[in-house]
Amino acid sequence: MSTDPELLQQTKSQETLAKWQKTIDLMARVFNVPAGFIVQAQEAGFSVLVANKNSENPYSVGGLIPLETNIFCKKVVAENAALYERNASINPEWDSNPEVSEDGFESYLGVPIHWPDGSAFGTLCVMDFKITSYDISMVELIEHLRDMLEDDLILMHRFSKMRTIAMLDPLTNIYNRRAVVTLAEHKRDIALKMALYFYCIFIDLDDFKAVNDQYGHIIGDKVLSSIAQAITSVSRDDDLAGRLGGDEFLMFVQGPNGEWISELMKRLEEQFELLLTRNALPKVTFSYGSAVTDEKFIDLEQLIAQADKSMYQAKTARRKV
Ligand SMILES: Nc1nc2c(ncn2[C@@H]2O[C@H](COP(=O)(O)OP(=O)(O)OP(=O)(O)O)[C@@H](O)[C@H]2O)c(=O)[nH]1
Repeated sequence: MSTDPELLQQTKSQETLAKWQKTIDLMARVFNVPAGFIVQAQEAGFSVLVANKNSENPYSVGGLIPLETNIFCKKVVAENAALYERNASINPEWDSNPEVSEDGFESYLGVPIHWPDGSAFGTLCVMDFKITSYDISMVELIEHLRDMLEDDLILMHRFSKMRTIAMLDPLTNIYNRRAVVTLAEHKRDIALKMALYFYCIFIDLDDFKAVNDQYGHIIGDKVLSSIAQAITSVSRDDDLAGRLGGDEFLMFVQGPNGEWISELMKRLEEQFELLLTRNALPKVTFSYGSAVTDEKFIDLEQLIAQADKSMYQAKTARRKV
């Protein structure tokens, strides 16, 4: 689940973060401590994801504490176990802990938080400048809050998975029509702001029905997957690609006005041919057409229809040859 930190960047997660903020503020008040945190363990170190709002709390959200720093949370994550330190200044283990030696914390109670797959997410903890003696119900409380945070992570994970499923075409694993058109609107707005041309390229396989009829649907499916793979491999990070349905695909690309679209399609042709040969699939060609948008002509459905028309003309011209 190491890719899941990106979940927290998503819109839905902003609501979760607001809820977590309330939890941490309340937790610090119930424990009557100056500092309460959700700390996230990352590859490069630890960072505060949520901190209670209290003028006595020296640590705020953000920053990165390097992995080698001897902080309490490091031990919780490393040992995947709760830690309760009542009186840290008399324990030599914490002599090099800046939370103790520099900032004067005495008490720490923290529990590990896990991603849905059980890997380390970070810690939930409270810290006090005074020596403490929490009873068992306080430990149970922090564990219970942790369980609730983990439930939120499970929900976020499921939501993200379902959203991905809803956006992808199951056969080719590239965006489906609804997703590619929705995402293209945003790309188009950015392209126009940057005074770039925003192109829609309509790609349609030639005589694909005959491939199905002659070789069967399984081979037909493999050909569709190959064109999707070829489209993905010639796409740059800024480009968008999706399957419109059947044997029709769309690419949305931005750039200067010019000949580069035909060069891009030449590369696509080569890549597609290569994949078909490599996978012992029948030779299949495609036709394409493009349309470009500007400030006056911005409707995406119109743009797609225009690119479709231009593809159809190219296909007809190809047949006459
Ligand atoms: N294997 C497979 N075939 C599909 C899928 N979706 C649509 N098709 C087939 O794709 C074919 C598309 O046929 P047409 O729209 O007539 O296009 P074409 O044969 O490529 O003809 P032109 O576009 O005029 O060159 C149909 O036979 C559909 O049954 C799919 O998911 N898998």
